[in-house]
Amino acid sequence: MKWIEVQHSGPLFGTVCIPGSKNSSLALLAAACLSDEPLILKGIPNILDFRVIAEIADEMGMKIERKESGDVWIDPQYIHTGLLNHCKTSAYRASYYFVGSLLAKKGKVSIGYPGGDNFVSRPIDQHIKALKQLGAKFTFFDDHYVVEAEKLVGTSIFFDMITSGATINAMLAAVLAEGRTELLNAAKDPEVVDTANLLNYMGARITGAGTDKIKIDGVKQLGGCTYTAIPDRLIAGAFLMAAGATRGTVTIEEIIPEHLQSCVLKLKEIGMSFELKESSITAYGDVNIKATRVRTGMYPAFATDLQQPMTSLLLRAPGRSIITDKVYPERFNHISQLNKMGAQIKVRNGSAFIQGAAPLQGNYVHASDVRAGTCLIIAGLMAEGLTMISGVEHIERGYDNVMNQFRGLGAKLLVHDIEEDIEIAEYATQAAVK
Ligand SMILES: CC(=O)N[C@H]1[C@@H](OP(=O)(O)OP(=O)(O)OC[C@H]2O[C@@H](n3ccc(=O)[nH]c3=O)[C@H](O)[C@@H]2O)O[C@H](CO)[C@@H](O)[C@@H]1O
Ligand SMILES: C=C(OP(=O)(O)O)C(=O)O
Repeated sequence: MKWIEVQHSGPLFGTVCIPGSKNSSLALLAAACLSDEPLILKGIPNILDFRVIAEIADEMGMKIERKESGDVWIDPQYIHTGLLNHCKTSAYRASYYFVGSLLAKKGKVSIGYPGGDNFVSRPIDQHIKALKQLGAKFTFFDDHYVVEAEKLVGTSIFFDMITSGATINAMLAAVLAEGRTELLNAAKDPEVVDTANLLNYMGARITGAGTDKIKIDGVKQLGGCTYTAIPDRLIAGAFLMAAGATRGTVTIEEIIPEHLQSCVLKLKEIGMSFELKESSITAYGDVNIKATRVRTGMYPAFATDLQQPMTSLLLRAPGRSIITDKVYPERFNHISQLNKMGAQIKVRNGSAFIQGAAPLQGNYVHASDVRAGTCLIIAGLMAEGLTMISGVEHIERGYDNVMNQFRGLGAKLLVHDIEEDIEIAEYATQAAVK
């Protein structure tokens, strides 16, 4: 079992190169199944979810190899089955993308229910609705579900709410479907656009990605290409917030600034300043931070995946801040952990009410999901004394090399493997779950 030890660190200074997007990569790797030729994906982070996908791919006959350059070479020509290991496909959230892509290719998919971060309720009804409208039939079992389609036929699908996952999944299923599919009330997330771009490079005919109306004209087959995933806007945003939380100056490089617009504008509102260039942003955090109101929403609104590091930053702001998560109203597992460190936050009806400027003291805390991890690292940098964070496996699901990146900015942060010291492990586990 691994633990992260964080010490109060003073201002972070320096530059971080932002890796490829986790959420895009998960969709791109599934999209690759649709090709009849090998392809190369660049910028795929070497995270835990990627390694699980590589195992699933291996079992279905799709070769995935990470080259020394970091590029991922994929050969989907020998996929022999859509019947996937239920346990492995339940180990992360976005395994549902294999339903869209393999249904189009193999006609039948058997797969475990989606895992990933658990925010109480993460339904997939819109995925089911969209795929059914394209011609799929679902059968549900205790630990898995089976989806079958003799033929997928294009149609108009109206999503009841904006969902990036279901928009991407429907797109994956529709690219080889007969005729035209229209996705209405579609998500506009950069990850949707990234997936559409890759599919178009492979020979698909998708227009309108990035708007709420996507048109897909089915093609007979898709081929190989070389494609680079977009940078991770969520990791990028967390580093901007870390600059503010520690009064530091941090430059994030190799990013697409437009993807961070709502984040940067909110951080400006609370007093931070920025220098924006074509592919970098410098955040200046040595300022007084003002309390504010944040409401998360689907892109281009403030991302739900950024509300956790934002909460840590707002601990610095005197007065009362309110963060309302409109996307996942119960996504507040990190709050009890921050309160163990001295934060004064109450959660009520989908909102966190933060009484800022309370002194923070290090403690044993648990990261219950990937973004809670960055939130607690940032809080640990601000707190007096030592913060010990468990749940590192959640952080590893989404971040490749994040500890080194923080260290490169001057953060005092160590990773322990506590297998080596059972006594500390037992004490720390008990302390973290209290
Ligand atoms: C792997 C991945 O890309 N994960 C991201 C993706 O998750 P995920 O794809 O699961 O999230 P969605 O965009 O689909 O969800 C958006 C909203 O729609 C709801 N909904 C979604 C699907 C559905 O069938 N029914 C339904 O009600 C969800 O409960 C949520 O309120 O987008 C989330 C919202 O930006 C991010 O927090 C996750 O990091
Ligand atoms: C919620 C997240 O991931 P997933 O959807 O993979 O659980 C996340 O990346 O913050």
